[in-house]
Amino acid sequence: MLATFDLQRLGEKKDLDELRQALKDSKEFFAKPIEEKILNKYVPSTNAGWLKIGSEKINQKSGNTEIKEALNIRKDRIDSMDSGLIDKFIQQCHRVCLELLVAYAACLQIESKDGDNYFSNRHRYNQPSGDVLRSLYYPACKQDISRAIRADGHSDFGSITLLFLEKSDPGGLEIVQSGTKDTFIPVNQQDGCIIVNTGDLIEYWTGSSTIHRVVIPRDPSRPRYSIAYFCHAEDSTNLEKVDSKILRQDINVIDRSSLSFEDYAATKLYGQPKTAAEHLEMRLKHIHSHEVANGGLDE
Ligand SMILES: O=C(O)CCC(=O)C(=O)O
Ligand SMILES: [Fe+2]
Repeated sequence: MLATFDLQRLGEKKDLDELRQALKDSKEFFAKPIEEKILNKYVPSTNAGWLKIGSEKINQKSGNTEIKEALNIRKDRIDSMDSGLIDKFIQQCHRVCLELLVAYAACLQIESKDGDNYFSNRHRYNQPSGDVLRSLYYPACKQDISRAIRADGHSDFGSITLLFLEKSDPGGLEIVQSGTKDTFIPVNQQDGCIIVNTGDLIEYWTGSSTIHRVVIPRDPSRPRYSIAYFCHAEDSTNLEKVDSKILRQDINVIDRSSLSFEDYAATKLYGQPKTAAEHLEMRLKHIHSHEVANGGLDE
């Protein structure tokens, strides 16, 4: 599933102002010299900090290089990067995710004592979870480099993702078209909208998630900035299929097992995860496995 929500209509003006400020702050961070950014270097055990180009390979099988930098900030702030504004932004994102999760459970008519709160009861703000706010910067490319991509095809690791883009976004975000296995179509991006993706945890629970990627736009000289809030279930949450009246009737569920995306390969390599925390650990190990193999990932 993928949806877009218009903050201009749903939110308050200050929400939009805060979003623009967050995008501006993020731009300033990436413009800093490497020596400064490295002070907040990515730490694998916390999944927080700054990742330079090439640190991640979201699809280990593809020969593509991902031209992107990222800064991960955790909901629980064990990363100790300081900013009051970020804390507030994270809280707002989490609140939006909870509302979406309630709507999602209601649409699925889940048969459980939790009812429409089935998902939200497993995403309590103060419980340990892998939630991360991630700023992304895709630098301009001088020319169209072969085998380069901004973000390779993938599903996100959590339950749902909120994606925020700049007004001047150069485009490039694509999703797999509903009803197909690997036909990518461009996402219509609009200023002031939140793009919502469903991730791996929703896939475990319902059998479906959004595969997406970011390609280099027609004009590769235009950089791209985005902010993603990856909402995760509480660490101990089980990954069992939900009992849903709607899903029982759904004959359109696509078998993704033949897709070459790394979650399946990773499952074979690391064993079947049983909880949200185990799933995240598996995915993170896998996207950094090329660095470990090269001896490049240090704590
Ligand atoms: O930058 C974007 O638009 C998407 C980023 C993304 O898909 C991700 O970081 O998981
Ligand atoms: Fe993503």
